[in-house]
Amino acid sequence: MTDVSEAAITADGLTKRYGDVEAVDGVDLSISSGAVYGFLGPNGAGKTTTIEMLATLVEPTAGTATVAGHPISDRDAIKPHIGYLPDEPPVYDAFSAREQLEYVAVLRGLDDDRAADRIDELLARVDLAADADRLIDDYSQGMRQKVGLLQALLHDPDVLFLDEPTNGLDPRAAREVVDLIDDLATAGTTVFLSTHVLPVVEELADTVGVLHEGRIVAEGAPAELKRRADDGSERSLERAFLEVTDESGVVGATAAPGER
Ligand SMILES: Nc1ncnc2c1ncn2[C@@H]1O[C@H](COP(=O)(O)OP(=O)(O)OP(=O)(O)O)[C@@H](O)[C@H]1O
Repeated sequence: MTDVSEAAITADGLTKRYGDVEAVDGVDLSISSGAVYGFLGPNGAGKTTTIEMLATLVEPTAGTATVAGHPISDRDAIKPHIGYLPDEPPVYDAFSAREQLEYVAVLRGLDDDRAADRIDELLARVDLAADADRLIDDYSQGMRQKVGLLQALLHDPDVLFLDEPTNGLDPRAAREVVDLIDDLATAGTTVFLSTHVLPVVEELADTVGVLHEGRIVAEGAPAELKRRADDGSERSLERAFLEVTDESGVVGATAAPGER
């Protein structure tokens, strides 16, 4: 059994079926408070569905989970403790970034003055201060993504679920976001980070879980996963990922680009 008191996120046999599709198939998790958990997996592996269940947006077909010490069946108890950046950030095109964040601050019941200061600070942090009063409709995808991230962390949640946070970001913007996530983790936020960008996982994650066809097929520290795909030479996380999610089932059958 998992010790819920020390874990920010636990899951026990978490399962979601959509008709005949087993989107998530018996996932177990135990993620310590303050850890960054890198969640990897091929397209369609069930990552978003797992996050949606943990963020109390989708009900599991079977299994249980807790987030911030509360069962995911208790949405009202969990909601104040979590932030969620979905793969398509829910922002209103007719708002400016500042208005969007002020709106979320009201929904979250944040104190007006403190929220205004925090909004200014966060906008500056991701280089959006100069564009803060332009309509989101005129924003690039990367700028929208940044607003989505800021609204997910505005209330300083204990647990942050991020689905592809660097999606659409240029290298400089991606660096700002990665550094921001790193700072949040250093300050004690638990981060559940789903991404296809392996260097980001390698830089940020304490533990990596690889989901394949709804099941966790490998889990461990990034260095440990790299060692597991080992033949005695230095191997990349990409190689480990390709091996544990290899459709052929033959370990070592898939080479990283440039290795053939
Ligand atoms: N609302 C839904 N109705 C029916 N099937 C769904 C639904 N949501 C997800 N699925 C199916 O569940 C499986 C897992 O999807 P999910 O979006 O969780 O994967 P993912 O790992 O996040 O993929 P990606 O990396 O492409 O975003 C897929 O086969 C998908 O088609």
